[in-house]
Amino acid sequence: MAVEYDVVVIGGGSGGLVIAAAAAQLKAKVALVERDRLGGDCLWYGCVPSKSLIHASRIAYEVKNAARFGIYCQNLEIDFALANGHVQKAIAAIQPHDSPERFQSLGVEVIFGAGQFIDRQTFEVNNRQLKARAFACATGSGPKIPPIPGLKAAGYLTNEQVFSLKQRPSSLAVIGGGPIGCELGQAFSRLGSEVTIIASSDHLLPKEDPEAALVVQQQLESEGIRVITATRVERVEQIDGKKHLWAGTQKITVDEILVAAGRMPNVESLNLEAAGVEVGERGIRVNEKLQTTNPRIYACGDVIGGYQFTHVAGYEASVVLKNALFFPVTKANYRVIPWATFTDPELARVGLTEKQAKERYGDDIYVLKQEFAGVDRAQAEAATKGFAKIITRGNGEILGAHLVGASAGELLHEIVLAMSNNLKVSALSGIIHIYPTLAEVNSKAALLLTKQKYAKNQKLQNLLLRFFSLMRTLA
Ligand SMILES: Cc1cc2nc3c(=O)[nH]c(=O)nc-3n(C[C@H](O)[C@H](O)[C@H](O)COP(=O)(O)OP(=O)(O)OC[C@H]3O[C@@H](n4cnc5c(N)ncnc54)[C@H](O)[C@@H]3O)c2cc1C
Ligand SMILES: NC(=O)c1ccc[n+]([C@@H]2O[C@H](COP(=O)([O-])OP(=O)(O)OC[C@H]3O[C@@H](n4cnc5c(N)ncnc54)[C@H](O)[C@@H]3O)[C@@H](O)[C@H]2O)c1
Repeated sequence: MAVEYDVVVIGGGSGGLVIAAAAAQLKAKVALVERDRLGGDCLWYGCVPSKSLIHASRIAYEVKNAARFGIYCQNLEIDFALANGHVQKAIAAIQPHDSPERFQSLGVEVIFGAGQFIDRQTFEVNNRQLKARAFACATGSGPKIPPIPGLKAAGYLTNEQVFSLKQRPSSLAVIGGGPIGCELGQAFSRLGSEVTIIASSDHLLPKEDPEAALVVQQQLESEGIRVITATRVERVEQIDGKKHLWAGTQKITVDEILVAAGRMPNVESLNLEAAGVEVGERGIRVNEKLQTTNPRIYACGDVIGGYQFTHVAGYEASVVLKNALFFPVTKANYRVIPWATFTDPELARVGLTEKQAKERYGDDIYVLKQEFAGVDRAQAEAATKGFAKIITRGNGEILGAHLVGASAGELLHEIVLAMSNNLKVSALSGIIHIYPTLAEVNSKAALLLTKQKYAKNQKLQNLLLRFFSLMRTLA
């Protein structure tokens, strides 16, 4: 039976928009179904607003701490509404790229409405039945709300409300010490809120290299943020307009609570059962080709519960695009996935941690660690906190890298390029880096493999000793 569409995309966020735009430009017949606004979490409640608020808060911090450079700013005043105004301006500037008009002009049929599957090949929305050669589910995720007694009654914010606040909360408790908790906790603290972060893990940012995460944690604490780790909030109560949180032996009293305790896949209203699509604990189950348990239906982005980043949703969308429109032969390759947490200092990572590398390669690993303090540009900018840690095998193969420090998210990319192209770590030390730049942290770290190997190689050292002594006698 002939169908109307080549692909019906469900969800117009980071993943879905890539599929819809590219498929239409390839001349496929595409419908894009969105229940809310095009742009997804990243534009409205995620990357864009958080990075904009972080920028405003960083300026507040720099101004407040400028005295160390002999620059004095008395009576620092922060207009929270204006700082948040910058957030809204950034969203407004980016939004046209994700607008329905742009997608319609590309040839995408944009349908607003929350639909559902009614059988294995039909998606129903606004009383229309859409049949397609393939479907792509890119419905993203929403905040996971832990079942803490009293939390719902007391009220709380998530990433979906926090960027619309008109007034700064004087005090804020953040439940969760992952990237959202750390990025927003630091931003609100720098904009003048008294912040407490309560994390169930032993240290903040538990998915990161522990030593790198500690640098971020120490910075947050040094700025006056109260960090409570290895603790869960057990109960919340609202009394006289204040919210009280009981966590372990502590009682925390605040004006507002921000829940940043992980994500839940948006699958509830799709009636996936009718389409034969299975959902696991983390999200929609997919194979390496990103096909669900119904091979006509693909899924990508946060809803599959893998690496929950905009750039990964975009990458997965490109895999779905090829498989859904042409022949399903392309497999997603997660060997080199970078990401960064945009705290100050930033923490960026690609590849394996030291622990994972040891588990996989035993003693054949080298840890090349270069402090930012040893980089002249970092000294010039008083940005000496942090380090670059590159993990390699003895043959120079790069297994992973963890950068914590100024602009770490930018600096990681040359290592990402090297890893993606199977270049050895010597490729990083072998190219000339501009002096003085922060990027020298990478070349200096890379050079440590040669230095460490040389330090271990007594035979070579003795040989060179004899060689130079001979050369001096012959001169
Ligand atoms: C506070 C915060 C900060 C972040 N910062 C970063 C960052 O700096 N860098 C980074 O890489 N990632 C960041 N992320 C993660 C990033 O936002 C997500 O990984 C990314 O948006 C996932 O893209 P997606 O396409 O899977 O989902 P989304 O972009 O969220 O798109 C899903 C779309 O589907 C729609 N939808 C849902 N259900 C239905 C339905 N039933 N029918 C129709 N439409 C539906 C939604 O309305 C939405 O438009 C951040 C996330 C948060 C919460
Ligand atoms: N810069 C970025 O790229 C960026 C920024 C923000 C978010 N994100 C994405 O969004 C995802 C979600 O971020 P997140 O910070 O919500 O989730 P997360 O899952 O990474 O971290 C949540 C943390 O909350 C803790 N937690 C859970 N329940 C708790 C409780 N009851 N009490 C105390 N702590 C509790 C967990 O131990 C966990 O460490 C991230 O994993 C990431 O993929 C990316």
